[in-house]
Amino acid sequence: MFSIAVHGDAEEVSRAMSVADEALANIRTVRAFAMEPQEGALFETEVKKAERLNSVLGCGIGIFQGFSNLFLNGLVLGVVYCGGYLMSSGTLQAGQLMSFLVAAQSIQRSIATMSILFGQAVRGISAGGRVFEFIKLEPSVRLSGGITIPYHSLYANVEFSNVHFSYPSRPEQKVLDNFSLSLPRGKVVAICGPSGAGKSTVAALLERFYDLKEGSITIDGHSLEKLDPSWLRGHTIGYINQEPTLFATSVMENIRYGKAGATDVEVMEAAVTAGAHEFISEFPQGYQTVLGERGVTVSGGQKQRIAIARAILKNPSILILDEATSALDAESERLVQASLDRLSKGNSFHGSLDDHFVSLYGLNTFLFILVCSPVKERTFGLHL
Ligand SMILES: Nc1ncnc2c1ncn2[C@@H]1O[C@H](COP(=O)(O)OP(=O)(O)OP(=O)(O)O)[C@@H](O)[C@H]1O
Repeated sequence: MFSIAVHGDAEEVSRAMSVADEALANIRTVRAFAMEPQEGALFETEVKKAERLNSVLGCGIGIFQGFSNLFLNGLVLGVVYCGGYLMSSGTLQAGQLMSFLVAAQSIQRSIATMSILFGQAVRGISAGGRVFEFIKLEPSVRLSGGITIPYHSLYANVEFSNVHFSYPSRPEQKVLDNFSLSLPRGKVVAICGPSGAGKSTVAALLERFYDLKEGSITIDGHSLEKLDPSWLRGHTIGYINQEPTLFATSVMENIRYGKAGATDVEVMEAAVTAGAHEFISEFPQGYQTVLGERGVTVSGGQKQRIAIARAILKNPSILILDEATSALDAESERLVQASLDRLSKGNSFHGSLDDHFVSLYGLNTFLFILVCSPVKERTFGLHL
């Protein structure tokens, strides 16, 4: 009963907090749809559930402490009563009774402290239960460990073979069904298709955010599962997703996220290449401007340019742009298109390894994967 209340309470509190967190993170959408009362009501419902469970928990602790206090005080009272009776019959001296009383009170105080400690422990477990649940969680895909391909021998040939994939949270929906695809080195590959077709899923699988149950993905013949994920994500693959995430720190640090230890000059060079330098310089604090939580203080297009600058700084061997230019204006997109045109003309690479570098943004990128909608497919004129 206690255990149910403790776990239920922790879950309800976390549910109420996630409702509040979601509403605050999407405050503009809430405002735009005048949903403040509904969000408030939803939060209140969740808080009430947590309050009810908290009351059960509080009552449980109260009853336990009440009974234990009753028992302990009864113990002292029993000593006084029995001692008084024995004194009246002359069997016990007053001094002896006092000794008994002092000993009984010491026991009473010790056990009372344990009872208070028990109450505090229950409250602590309730508050920290969720934290411990997350601490105990083992990632299904380990974060590091495995083989790495030395840079000089990395060819970046990617192969998807007979991949079947469903998201763990929705196992009944087959997102990829016997999917095979060869992404040869030195190519600009556009993965285009209707919304929900599974384009971003292909990118997520290449980043090894999920493991496969059927089929295989290889880079230069090495199964993704044998490769070191930290090498893969940290050095080899650059991924800019549809909604790039920025952190509530300075623009400088947000771009430097692509390469820890990059100098300010390197960061600025990357920003210039990504077409972000101009608007960053117009901010009153320039590169030291602190972006709000999740980058709320910059526009969608500015966010994307900062994310592109971050990827440029990382200089990955395989670069995936998952509709990463969707929020750019026509002029900026034209510049990206020009780079892609250059690439698509010269994407058959021969000769020494050095000649194989794809020169988009001046990167040493071997393979460039562009995830796009059918509209963009026409714009870029690129096909699988
Ligand atoms: N984390 C997830 N858990 C469960 N299902 C998901 C998850 N992410 C995506 N899906 C589902 O997988 C399918 C493919 O999604 P995906 O994001 O790969 O599509 P997409 O082709 O990139 O679409 P879009 O062009 O709209 O971004 C969709 O039906 C989607 O609902």
